Amino acid sequence: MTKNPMIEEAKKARLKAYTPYSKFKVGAALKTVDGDIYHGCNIENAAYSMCNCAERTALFSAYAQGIHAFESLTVIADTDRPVSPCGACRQVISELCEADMPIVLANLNGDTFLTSPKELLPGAFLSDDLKEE
Ligand SMILES: O=c1ccn([C@H]2C[C@H](O)[C@@H](CO)O2)c(=O)[nH]1
Ligand SMILES: [Zn+2]
Repeated sequence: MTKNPMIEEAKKARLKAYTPYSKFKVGAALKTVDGDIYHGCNIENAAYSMCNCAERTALFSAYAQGIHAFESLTVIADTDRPVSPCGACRQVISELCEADMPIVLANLNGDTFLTSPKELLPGAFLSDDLKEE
């Protein structure tokens, strides 16, 4: 079977994870509208609450290069079901990606699940909610 190139990119990103504490490696591959790919991996810290997930690393890496328009996000980990992004990432994804953008969740067994920001966090708190009357 032919390999999905974005899943292969997410696997490569996963190998860069810095996870001395959890030993749980996650990779993300974020495709821009221009076809470029930004890798993200989880980066942990001895101060555990400072750990950054793969999904946010990918989005923040792209933002740090001034890139704001994305086509898809693919996330992979060694999980039984396709990896499930945490609540913090769902919030950040909802703000930085179009509501309908394809998000592919995957695991190393070859299982995948296609979703989107609006499905991952229905009713997300967004910038419009901050507007005064
Ligand atoms: O979707 C997920 C879920 C978890 N993690 C990371 C955070 C932490 O480093 C480790 C264990 O929760 O996995 C991610 O990067 N993405
Ligand atoms: Zn997360």
